[in-house]
Amino acid sequence: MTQFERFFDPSTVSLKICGVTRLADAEQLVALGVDALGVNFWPKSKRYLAPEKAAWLGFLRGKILRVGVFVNENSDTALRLVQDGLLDVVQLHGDESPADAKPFRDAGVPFIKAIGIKTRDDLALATDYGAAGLLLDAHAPGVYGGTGETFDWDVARSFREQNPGLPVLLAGGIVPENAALAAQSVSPAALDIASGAEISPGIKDFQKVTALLTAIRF
Ligand SMILES: O=C(O)c1ccccc1N[C@@H]1O[C@H](COP(=O)(O)O)[C@@H](O)[C@H]1O
Repeated sequence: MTQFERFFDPSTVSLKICGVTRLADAEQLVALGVDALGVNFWPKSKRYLAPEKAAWLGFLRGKILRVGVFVNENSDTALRLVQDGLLDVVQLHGDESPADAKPFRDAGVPFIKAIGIKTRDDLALATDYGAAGLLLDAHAPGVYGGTGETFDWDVARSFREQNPGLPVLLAGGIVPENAALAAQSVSPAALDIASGAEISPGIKDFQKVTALLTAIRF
């Protein structure tokens, strides 16, 4: 199984640590055995990294799945970072429609679509994207993600059960203390964590990362 297939495999829970801003932190995540890292290219994020400062992602090729987070961004930047060998997967974490994802489908670039959940109705278009995985997060108007807020995990569990062919990633307010419950309640392909694994925005906390790994590998 490739690194990519393992990450999206629904039979085990993988870990993605999001909002990484420094190579040294990324290397530590690799050493700990984290499956994927996210780098946030949304300029308003507290964890923003400018694309021109992301060349270090090239050193991590093959060592960890590298995911770029974008919010309502023109597809050109994301596609260029993939073509330059700096990203493996694109994460669309804004109000993108299935049509907005067409450039990624056409280019054969794997992408995750994030959906902020208020009610089950927010999932009406979820299967129209052609995404490699669906990331379910708390609804966060204006800030889109990284809030540390949870949502009703029953919605995620029932969506996963009804869509066995579509890997579900769970995000929103996951911390070491609730990670095992999140993994057991939803059985997602992966947990995705930003604020629950950091000392301050963009600076990762490796004690928390270790505790998260222990919690999901029960
Ligand atoms: O982390 C951010 O700042 C962010 C900003 C805009 C969109 C997505 C963002 N991060 C994603 O948010 C979720 C959950 O974060 P948290 O664990 O609740 O803090 C996660 O999917 C990140 O990839």
